Amino acid sequence: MASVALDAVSKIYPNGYLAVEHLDLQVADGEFLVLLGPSGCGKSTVLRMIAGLEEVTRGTVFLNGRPANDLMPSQRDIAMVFQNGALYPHFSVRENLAFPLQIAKDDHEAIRGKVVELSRALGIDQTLDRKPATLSGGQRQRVAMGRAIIRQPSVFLMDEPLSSLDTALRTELRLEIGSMTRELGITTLYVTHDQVEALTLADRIAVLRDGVLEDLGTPGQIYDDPATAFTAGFLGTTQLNLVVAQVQRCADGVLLDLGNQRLLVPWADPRARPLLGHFQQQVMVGIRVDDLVPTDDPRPGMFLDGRVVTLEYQGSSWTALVDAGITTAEFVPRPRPRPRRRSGGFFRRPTLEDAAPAQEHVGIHRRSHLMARMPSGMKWQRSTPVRLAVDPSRLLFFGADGRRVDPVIR
Ligand SMILES: Nc1ncnc2c1ncn2[C@@H]1O[C@H](COP(=O)(O)OP(=O)(O)OP(=O)(O)O)[C@@H](O)[C@H]1O
Repeated sequence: MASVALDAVSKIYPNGYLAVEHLDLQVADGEFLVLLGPSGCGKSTVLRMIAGLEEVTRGTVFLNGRPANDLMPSQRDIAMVFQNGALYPHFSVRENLAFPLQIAKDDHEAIRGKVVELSRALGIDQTLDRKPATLSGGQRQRVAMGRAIIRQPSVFLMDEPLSSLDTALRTELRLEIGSMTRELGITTLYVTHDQVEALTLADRIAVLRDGVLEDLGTPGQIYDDPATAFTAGFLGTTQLNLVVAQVQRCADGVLLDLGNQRLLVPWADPRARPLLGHFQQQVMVGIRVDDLVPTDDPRPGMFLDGRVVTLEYQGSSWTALVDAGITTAEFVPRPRPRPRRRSGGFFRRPTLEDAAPAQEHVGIHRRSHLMARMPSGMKWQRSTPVRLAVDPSRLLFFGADGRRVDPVIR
């Protein structure tokens, strides 16, 4: 068994920066969990605390059910691969791969056998006698991964291992990482800010934002049923339209009043009742770009009218910015704690109480444009009036705090 658990883990760096806040996370034996989030959200900090490279300020890291905060990195049976997997430059590939086993004082013949077997699995068996400087970036990263897993660690931590590679190599190595870790059944935590890597590799994805766990679920749950507006926006290949609406009601269902236009969520939609809990309040409505396409449908409440402002050719379709005269929503980041000074002028060791209270997603409003998908076969021009179909069952509804108004099932 090789499980990892974080119980209310926080990290405050000595300068007072709260990088991770009260994080609860359980990674099951053999699971592949991806930590996903924008740059600076604390992903690497989480990984480094699990590896024992960074002290835990508060809370407990458990490895195989045992508290591990006080264990040295070497006592944790964990292997880690970084963005630029560092190799010993004066060692050959063979010596680099063999090194962890030599340290563990494995039998000489067994080491030879394992090195050859693993190098074949990683497609680097032709490079065994070369020095790292003569390898391509992809080959070097394969050697780094091989060196990390040759000891068969119980936990494998990967920190953006593909980010320095070109697109073709990333795809190739991503597929190999997926099949290799699953074949070996190694519990893996993988850090990335690339949603494609997260969706393709993960058993489950943990979305981090400003050091706080924003969402946790399978790739399908995170993509189709995001718990927050931030997750919905981060996971879309194109920007998510977020519009501000006031909740009203009529005989047919809940009316979403966008100012100059209205959308209808019929009573038959299970989200109509939870929406009504926000009666006469503002909610944010998430509309994916691919769900906003031209239509002739005249049914009221099922479309938005606007005018094309800008067009971008995408090959199979156009992406258009459409001015529908409605208000879109954006988020401002949470306020971050500042380092504080003591009267003596030294930094004092900060505590969680020093951190400013986390302010939930604050919506700021601006008048802006909707992004829509237009079929490439038609002639679109700037200023063309356009009617965009809106399927209410495809809409996502978020309260002012950015959380879904309807229950999210995980
Ligand atoms: N030693 C440190 N002292 C102070 N602040 C730090 C330290 N290390 C990291 N930070 C800050 O903590 C925050 C989280 O950093 P971390 O490296 O964990 O983020 P990340 O999500 O992995 O980002 P990236 O994807 O850019 O690597 C960042 O704002 C970073 O500047």
